[in-house]
This record gives sequence, C-alpha cells and structure tokens, in this order.
Amino acid sequence: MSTAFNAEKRSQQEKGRPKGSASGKTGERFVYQDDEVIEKPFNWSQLTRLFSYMKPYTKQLLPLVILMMVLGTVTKLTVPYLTSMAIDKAIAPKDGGSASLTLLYTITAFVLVLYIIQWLASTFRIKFTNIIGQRVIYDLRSDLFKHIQKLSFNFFDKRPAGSVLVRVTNDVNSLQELFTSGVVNLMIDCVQLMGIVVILLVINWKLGLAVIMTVPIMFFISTKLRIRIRRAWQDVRMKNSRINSHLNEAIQGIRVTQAFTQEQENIKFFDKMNMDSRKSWDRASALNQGFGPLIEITGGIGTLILFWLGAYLIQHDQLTVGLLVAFSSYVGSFWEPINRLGQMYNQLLVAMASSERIFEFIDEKPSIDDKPNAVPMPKIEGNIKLENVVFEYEKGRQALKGINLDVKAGQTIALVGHTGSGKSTIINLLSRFYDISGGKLTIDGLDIRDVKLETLRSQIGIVLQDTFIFSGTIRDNIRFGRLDATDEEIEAVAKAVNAHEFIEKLPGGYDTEVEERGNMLSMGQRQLLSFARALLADPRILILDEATASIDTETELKIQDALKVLLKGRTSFIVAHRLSTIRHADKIVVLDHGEIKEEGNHAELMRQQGTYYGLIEAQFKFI
Ligand SMILES: Nc1ncnc2c1ncn2[C@@H]1O[C@H](COP(=O)(O)OP(=O)(O)OP(=O)(O)O)[C@@H](O)[C@H]1O
Repeated sequence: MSTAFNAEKRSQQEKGRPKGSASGKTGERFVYQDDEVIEKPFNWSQLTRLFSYMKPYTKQLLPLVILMMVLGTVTKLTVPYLTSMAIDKAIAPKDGGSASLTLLYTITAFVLVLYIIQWLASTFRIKFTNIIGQRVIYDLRSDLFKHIQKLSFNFFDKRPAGSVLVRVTNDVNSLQELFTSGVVNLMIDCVQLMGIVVILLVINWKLGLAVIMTVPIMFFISTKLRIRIRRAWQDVRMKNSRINSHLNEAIQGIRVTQAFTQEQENIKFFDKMNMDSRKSWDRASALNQGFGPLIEITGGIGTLILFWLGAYLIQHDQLTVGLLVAFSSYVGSFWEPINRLGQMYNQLLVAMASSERIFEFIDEKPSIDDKPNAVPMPKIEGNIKLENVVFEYEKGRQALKGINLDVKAGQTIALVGHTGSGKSTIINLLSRFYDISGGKLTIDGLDIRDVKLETLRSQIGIVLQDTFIFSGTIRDNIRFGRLDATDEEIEAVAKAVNAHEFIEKLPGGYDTEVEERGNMLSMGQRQLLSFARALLADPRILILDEATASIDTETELKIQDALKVLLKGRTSFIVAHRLSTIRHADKIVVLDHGEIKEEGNHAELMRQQGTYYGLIEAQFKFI
C-alpha cells in the first residue's frame, strides 16, 4: 500500500504504540491520523484570502451581479408599499372618498411589471453568479493541483494519498456553494435587511423600533447555539474526510484485501466509520434544526408586537390600515434574510474548514526547491562524487552513514546489498528527491543543490521496478519520455528494447489504450515500456532501480543487448538483487546498513571472497 502507510507503520513499530488508531485499541489493522484540528477560531484573514479568488472577476461580472441584485431588491421592496397605496387610496380611501377602480388597475399593472423585472433580475443574477463561482472553483482547483505537482517526496511520505485526494475534490467542491450562491445571497440579504429597516423607520419609527428591538435579543440567544452548531459541522467534515481517505486506500488495495480474505474485516471497519459519520451528521442537523424555530418564535413575538402596537396607532390616527398591511409584509420579509444569514454562517464555517485545509497545502513549501541564485545545470558529463554523504529520512535515524563514492563519466555502477541497506536512498539523493543531511554530492564538480532542479532532473532517467503506466495509449506512455518525439522515434526505441514485438501484437498496436496503471499489461511488458520511455528521453545519467526484476530470463537476455546500447556513453546506476544483471558493471558497490562494505568489479570482489562473494554463492545455491 502507500509509502505513507508503510512509513506510519514503521514509525509506530519503533515507538511501540499505535497513534490515533481509529478505535484506540492496540492491534487494529488500520491506523489513521485525524486530518484536521476541530476547534479553530473564525479566521478573517483566511476568508479575505479565499475571497481574493473573486478578484479577477470583480471588474466584469460582479458589477452586473450587483446591478441585478439592487434591481431585484428595489422591486421586491416596492410591492408592499404599492399594496398599502391600493388599500388606502383605491379600495378604502382614508378621507372618506369613493373607491377608485382605475387607480386599483393601474397599481395592479405596475405590480405585475415589477414582478417581471424581479424575475428577470434574479434569472440573470443566478446566471452571472454561477459563472463567477465556477471560475473561482476552477482557479482554486488548478492552483492546488499545480502546487501538489511540485511538492517533494517527504510531503507524500507523511500523508496517505486519500487525504491529498480529499482536498482536491471534496474540500474544493464544498466551496462551490459558497461561491455560486452563498456570497451573493449574503449581499442580497444584507442590502434587503438594511432597506427594510430604513423603510420601517420611515413609515412609522415607533412601530419600526419596537419590531427591530427583537433582533439583538434573538442574536444573543442564538450565539451559544451557533458555537455548538459550528463544532458539530466540523466534526461531520472530519468524519467524512476520514471515510474518503479510507475508501481510496481500500480500493487501491482491493487485490491484497481479497488475496488475504480480509473483506469482512474491511467491511466492519468501514461500517464503523460510516456509522460515526451518520451519527455526527444527525447530531449536527438536530442542532441546526433548532436554529430555524428559534428565529420563528422571535418572529412571532415581533408580529405580536406589530399588531398590538399597530392597532393602538391606528386608533390614535398615527397609522393607516394600508400601512399596517405593508408593515406586516415588510416584517415578514425581514425574518427571511435573518434566517438565511444564520444558515450562511454555517456555510461559512464549512468553507473555513475546507479553505484552511486547502491553504495548508498551498502554503506548504516544497522542501526541495531551487535556490534563488541557482544556475542551470550544463550538459552533464557524468562525473559523480559523494563525499561523506549522510542521510536521514527521520531525525536521528541514519539511512546512509558517510558514503564516499567516486564515479567517472560513462561508468556503470551497480549497487547491491541486503534489503534496507540504502541502495534506493542513494538513487533518491542523486535525483535530488531528498536533500542530503550531511557531506557533499557533486555532479561534474557542481553541488546539485546549487543548480536548477528541472535542468538536473531532465538529464537523469529513472526506470523503477514498479513502473508507472498512465492512462492513454502505448504511444503516449513512451512519449512521456520526450513529448516532442515523432512516431518513428517512438517505434525505433521500442525496437531497441525489444518492446516492438509485443506492442505489434496488441489489438490496436501503438494506439492501444492501456487501462489505468497498465493493468492489461504484464509486469515485464510494463518494464519494457519504461525502458523505451527512458531511451527516448536520452538522459545523461541513467538509473535502473530493480528494473529487470520482473523480466523473465529469456526476455532479459534479449534486453541485455539493448541495455548495452542504453548504457553506452552515459553514467548509469543499476540496483539489482538479481546479480547476473550486474556482472559487467565497471564498479560494484556493496552496501550494508547505510555503509559501503566493498567496492570493485566482479572479478576483484570474487577474489576478495567477502560479502559480494557470499551473495553470489547464496544465489547460486538457491538456483
Ligand atoms: N520514505 C522513507 N521514510 C522513512 N524511512 C525510509 C523511507 N524510505 C526508506 N527508509 C528507510 O531507509 C533505509 C534504507 O532504505 P532503502 O529503500 O534505501 O533500502 P534498499 O537498499 O533500497 O532496500 P530494498 O532492496 O528493499 O529496495 C531503510 O531502513 C528504510 O526503512
């Protein structure tokens, strides 16, 4: 499974205790570290940063949205006033005059026009806000993805792939609603609220004040409830992201699960997480439901005050019936935005949690990056020197303990040694996937930390045992080595590594679509493809990490010749457990627990009768 999973398992074995185990019991198979801190204060600067993503659209689209919003609000707020006019002037004139049907018709026509304007304004407003929302989400998602591409190996060592996935998908998606409707609704509600307050005070300030007074009381009561709601929703998000994280691992590891018949165990574990998520959702929504009725009760009290005081004012000739009807209509649409603002608050909290996690990734600096004064790596000749190189993946645990190695341009170096002796670590350092912890590593006399990373890596080719095949055609996969390669060049390299033969036999030849991760190809075929990919890239330094491990002896013999072509004229490193493949190396380096034990060519080391001799003997006996 993932390196992070292994790394976590390793560090627990050392510490001898489980960390953040899902059930808290020792011996549980799956171990998770929770992805987020539950209680965080409301962070305004983070919110500002989030909204800064809207900035590119503030010039063109936002003014249109605001125009539609103002138009919609003004028309909406005019209707109750016209109703009061209809009552007081057309239906039952206050001065005792006769009812005017003409005026009533005129007002009705006017109201109809207002409704049409309101409908048009809200249609266009929704259209424009959707455009803004989608663009913001697009920008955010691509920022995040671009950044993840640049992050260093040690970042991925620490995190399960699922948790990275959750941030690019779920967390970004959860911001979608905020940007498509939330922000604009917030503005509409605020404008509408202010408009209503002004109108109420203008119509009758005494009645207006009495109704508005209930608002602070309501906010005061609901504050405590809102804190609990906030915590509950954060809990829901955490539980959901745990499920997603596990799901990713469970699907990726399905073969191992089935091979070890662990399906039931997996289902039980998933069920527990699923249930946790359901319960936390129930809790959060129960609390949330309490919010609406609270507003309604306060609203009820407001209406009570309105009719009681309203009737009194009418009796004392300070208010007309029409204005009281208009007043009650305004008050009705007064609670609506307040209620929505409460929900908006929750939406904002969810967005805060998501954006916090997104920005945590975006702010993560790649630990391996160009120095400000980095120079481009000139064309590599291939003289590589390691002087007393020390390396630790984790503090205090040396994987390499002072390696000295002098490699001349064009040499083939074989790294051998027991599992965990540090072979892959040396290779990781050469490509600068990690930076050395001590000593010096130079290529052609240049410290690799002083050169531009891209110019270094583009001259190093790596073929791993676990070849990564991307979805696409066979041709696309070989072309990954050099994007501007012609079809002829692709076929030529495939022929050179003896991959052409099997590719020709595939149903679509070079245009055959390989399924995700190349599941339809055998391990050996995948490796041949990665050989072709490496040859196409024509790197100055070539690294083969257990690259021939899955190739049968017959194919191996076939590619030995191709390898000679592949290795010619470039410095190469071969990591191999199968010692027959490295017999012809210029130098064989035998590693043991992060140190060089022996060094020399095959004949020299055999004569020494040391560790290498022992390894050869052991393999010979095994055969
Ligand atoms: N990402 C990592 N995080 C922490 N420790 C690691 C990591 N990768 C390797 N190690 C540790 O570093 C040491 C050297 O590992 P390395 O992968 O270089 O061995 P290797 O000789 O290539 O082994 P193998 O033959 O099994 O591939 C081991 O003790 C291993 O546990």
